[in-house]
Amino acid sequence: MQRVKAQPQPHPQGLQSCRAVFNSLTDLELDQESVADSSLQARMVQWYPGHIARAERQLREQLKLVDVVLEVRDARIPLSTCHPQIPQWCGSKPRLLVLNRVDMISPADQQAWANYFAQQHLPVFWTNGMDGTGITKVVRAAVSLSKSINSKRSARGLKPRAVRAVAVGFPNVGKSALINRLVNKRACDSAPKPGVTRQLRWVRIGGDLDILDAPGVLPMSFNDQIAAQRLAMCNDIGEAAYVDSLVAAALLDTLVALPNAPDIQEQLQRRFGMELPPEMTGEAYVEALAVKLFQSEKEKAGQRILKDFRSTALGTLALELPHMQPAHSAPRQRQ
Ligand SMILES: Nc1nc2c(ncn2[C@@H]2O[C@H](COP(=O)(O)OP(=O)(O)OP(=O)(O)O)[C@@H](O)[C@H]2O)c(=O)[nH]1
Repeated sequence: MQRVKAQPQPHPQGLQSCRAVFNSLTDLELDQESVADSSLQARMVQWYPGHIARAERQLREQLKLVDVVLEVRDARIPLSTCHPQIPQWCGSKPRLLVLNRVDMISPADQQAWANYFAQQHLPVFWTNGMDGTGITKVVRAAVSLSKSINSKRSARGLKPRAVRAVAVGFPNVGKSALINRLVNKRACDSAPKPGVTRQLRWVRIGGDLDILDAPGVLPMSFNDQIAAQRLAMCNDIGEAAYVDSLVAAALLDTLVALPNAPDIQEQLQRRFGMELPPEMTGEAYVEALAVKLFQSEKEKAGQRILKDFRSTALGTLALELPHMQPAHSAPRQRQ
């Protein structure tokens, strides 16, 4: 199958423009000509299971009851995991931006994003849902943001109550894991695949804070296939939505074009005994790897590449950096 290169697209430059990542629902009709093209269809990443639609409706109801929103994103792809409707759902409620999976990116990537968000005057909380790093700071900020609630309540003669927060974000970004670390037990279902949390669930964190764990939310359709593919690369979207070998091929093309992955060839050589030379596409690499190690089974080769990336065996890497050209549109050096 011939490779259909993603067209260069304007890269979202920040939080305000993150709406550009996913268009509004009215813009989401798939182009009929594109749909008729079966090879392109195979590459389209779309996923909107019924439980997410239900959860989104319930979440919007529950949002009326919360004092503060913890917007959790994947630190490897902070722009692609920016849900365009969250600001609208939250209205004027305070919102804290939590970049989880900080252990999966390099300190240099983290610094680049920290500088970027500082320039935007946006406070960011870096967390690791596996070991709990950074979570206490989020709780302190949430509780202090909501202090005024209890002063207003006491002025009205009401008893103080716990602050109510909600963790919202794309599937598999680590919302439940963060809550479990806070309570030091498995209060919420958490597993390494998207769509595990199916029900909204309140969890009490000490006496000061209640957090609502919500199922991951997604735009109903992805108009920006570069963002959608990055979600697939990072396992932030159901695997039924994509073909592993194609996403792995796109991942390889992305990795070799990244400015923050200078030793990627070394890593590929170490893991698979093969570099990805400039004249070779990611797709050709997956095919060659399949022949070399997987009895020509391309899907198995793709799954191995994705697994290695997702477990950081290929290095700790952000796939998005501030002001970076879209990875797929960046022309690769050719000999
Ligand atoms: N390496 C790493 N893994 C993490 C981190 N946070 C969560 N995980 C793992 O990622 C997987 C997904 O985490 P969940 O907490 O289930 O994600 P979720 O956002 O609640 O997912 P949904 O149920 O789909 O909404 C789990 O296997 C976690 O152990 C992190 O900071 N670093």
